[in-house]
Amino acid sequence: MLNRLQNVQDDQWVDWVDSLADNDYVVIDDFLDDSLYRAVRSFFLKKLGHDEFDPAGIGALADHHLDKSRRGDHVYWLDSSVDLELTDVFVVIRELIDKLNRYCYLGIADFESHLAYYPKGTFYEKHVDQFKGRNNRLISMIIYLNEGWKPGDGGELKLYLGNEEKLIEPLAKRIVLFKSDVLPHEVMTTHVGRYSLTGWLLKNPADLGFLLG
Ligand SMILES: O=C(O)CCC(=O)C(=O)O
Ligand SMILES: [Fe+2]
Repeated sequence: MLNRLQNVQDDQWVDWVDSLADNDYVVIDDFLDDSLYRAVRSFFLKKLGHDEFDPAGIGALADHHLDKSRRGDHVYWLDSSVDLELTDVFVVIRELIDKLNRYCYLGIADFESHLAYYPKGTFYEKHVDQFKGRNNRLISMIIYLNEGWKPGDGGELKLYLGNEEKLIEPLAKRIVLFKSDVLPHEVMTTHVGRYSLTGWLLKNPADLGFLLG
């Protein structure tokens, strides 16, 4: 198989997993190699061009509603049996899951994912990724697709780590993983269109995540 994770040594995985366990998050640069990155980005732009994104919602089940004052992104839910152009990306996500299960004993069973587009001027206010009454999400993962991002473009991910706040730049090919249940975070206002693939690694098989936001 043709992805760069194949060349990652066990020591490196142990470092990443330790960092996730100890700090509640880890940032890995160049997680996607160039060809995978190009594939995801062009798929993204095609779906956006065909108007296949919907405004994202807030909350689970009956609580699900749209609220542009809280989050302004548009999403396209991915389905590995439909979005075959992204098969190599799903393979990489499954490899990541295998490693986390092996080195972190996390017991991840499945994942759900979507593409997210934040138009210029939008944000996602501070929140945690587990909804009340639904705790299937173990780890949140975001892969950024923002070519040429530079300071001043905005759209950083802000993590609230106890008394400290950490700003993460949404750089192309970078992945951020964090514990879904403990880490409040927000997306700062973006001053350019902002592109990402967001996923949640799940304790139990995926169910209706696409309905739940
Ligand atoms: O795109 C990001 O950096 C974070 C997105 C997020 O928090 C979410 O979709 O729940
Ligand atoms: Fe989130």
